[in-house]
Amino acid sequence: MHIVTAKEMYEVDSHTVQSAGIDGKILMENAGRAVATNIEKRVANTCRILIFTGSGNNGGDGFVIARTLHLRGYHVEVVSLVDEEKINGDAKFHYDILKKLSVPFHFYKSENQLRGILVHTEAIVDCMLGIGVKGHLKSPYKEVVGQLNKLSIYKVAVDIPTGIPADEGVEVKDGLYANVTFSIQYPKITAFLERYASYYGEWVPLDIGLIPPIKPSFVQTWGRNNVQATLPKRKRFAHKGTFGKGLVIGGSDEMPGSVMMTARAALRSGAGLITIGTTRQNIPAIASYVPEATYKTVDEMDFLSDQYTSVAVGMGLGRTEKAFSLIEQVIRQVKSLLLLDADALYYLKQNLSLLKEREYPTVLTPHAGEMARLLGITTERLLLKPFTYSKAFAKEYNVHLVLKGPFTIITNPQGEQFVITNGNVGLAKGGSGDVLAGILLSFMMQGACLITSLCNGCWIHGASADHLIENGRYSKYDLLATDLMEGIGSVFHTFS
Ligand SMILES: NC(=O)C1=CN([C@@H]2O[C@H](COP(=O)(O)OP(=O)(O)OC[C@H]3O[C@@H](n4cnc5c(N)ncnc54)[C@H](O)[C@@H]3O)[C@@H](O)[C@H]2O)[C@H](O)CC1
Ligand SMILES: [K+]
Repeated sequence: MHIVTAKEMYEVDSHTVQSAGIDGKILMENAGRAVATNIEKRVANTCRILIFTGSGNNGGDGFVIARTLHLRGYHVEVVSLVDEEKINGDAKFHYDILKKLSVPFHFYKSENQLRGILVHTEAIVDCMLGIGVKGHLKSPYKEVVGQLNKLSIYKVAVDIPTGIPADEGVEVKDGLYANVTFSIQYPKITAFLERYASYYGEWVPLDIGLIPPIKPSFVQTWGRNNVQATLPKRKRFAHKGTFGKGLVIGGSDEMPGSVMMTARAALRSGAGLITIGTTRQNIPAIASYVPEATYKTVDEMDFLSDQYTSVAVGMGLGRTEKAFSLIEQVIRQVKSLLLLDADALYYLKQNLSLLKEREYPTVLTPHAGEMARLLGITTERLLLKPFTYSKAFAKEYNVHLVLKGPFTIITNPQGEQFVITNGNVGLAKGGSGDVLAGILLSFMMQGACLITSLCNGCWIHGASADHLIENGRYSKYDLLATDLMEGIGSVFHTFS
């Protein structure tokens, strides 16, 4: 599914109106009706609904919703935050129709007046502002949003919760906290930012018949259907070599665990052969957890000479001079797909130019803190516009970037972007990144298209955590990274 900025949304709108010739009033009718139909599924027709409208087309959607719900037997009332003369364009067209019906209509005057109107209200619909919002909310929007946020009644936002910008990079203080947001055609970028996602509540895209340009280059979500369509198939006559030969380099005497989890997760997610490159002292401990792997000690000078389909480096490697020189050697010498994680990302900060020298694809898997450090900015700044920073970085350094978080953003060197929305807070624990690195390595070994492999790997990782919790196997408190191995199998099972 596509995700859009305000500019992209207005472009689709004008393409639909100007090139395809569909009148804006029809689009507004479609939007209002689609929202009304979905409100019917959630709010009983015995409920009193108050619809708040503003000066723009978001308000116009509200007039259509009011008419539709009224005609379907709901008790609806409308509160306009602007005077009649400020309502114009397509919104005015629908306002004039609404006026002919017996729907109680109020023009907002004061907090007291609104308190009176709200007395018997059981649900509100927010059509005050949509993607046309600029900067901080002005009066009376700010006051009304503040008053509504204090109420615990059911709140439906149309397109975007009032006050929240469509685009990343904008800092605002006030916004309506909705229970559900019905996004007109496409969800907007801020629904995927940690900072703003909670204002949206649940988000549901509603098709209103917009016609996008031929090949839109929008960000897309990656979900179960995408995985289903692209998951590498296991052919009956395949052998272990069919599924690639992978190398995981990591682990130190102090941190043996990470590399174990990466290797095991890779094998659990379909890798054919995995070799672990680690310190000699680590091998006996790791081998008891991953007996399926083969081992090399990183002190042997020629351990990189074998050909591997894909290599992952960095987990639990440490930040010693010896570890750094090993990482450099790997980045320079590995002639296949290479994934850099954890301590390899730490090393990269001072050595980013090495990435530009690589002739084979490179994947970086930072979390927000690691990415901010690579960019030399604060995490807060990164999280204000993670899509923009990711795209610029991936293009500049010619890498595939997996920016891990509650919304994982995957970007390729051409700037194509996908976002993964599954997973849960149980993953916020040491080791879950190591498991992800293993799943990604495995998919890199098996898949043809790299960005598809990365998207599938991230989705399987999140789905494993969701599966374990939804089925009561673990909770968001006690879930451990090693438990994910069990989840991976269960998720694969749902595709067979
Ligand atoms: N094809 C489509 O995309 C469709 C979208 N629809 C709906 O239309 C809105 C976008 O409409 P637009 O008129 O461009 O913007 P808004 O309704 O969000 O309001 C603009 C309005 O708000 C005032 N304003 C701006 N910033 C502030 C502020 N900080 N405080 C107070 N007031 C502010 C500004 O002066 C303008 O008057 C979209 O979201 C959809 O809901 C169509 O209905 C269907 C087709
Ligand atoms: K709104």
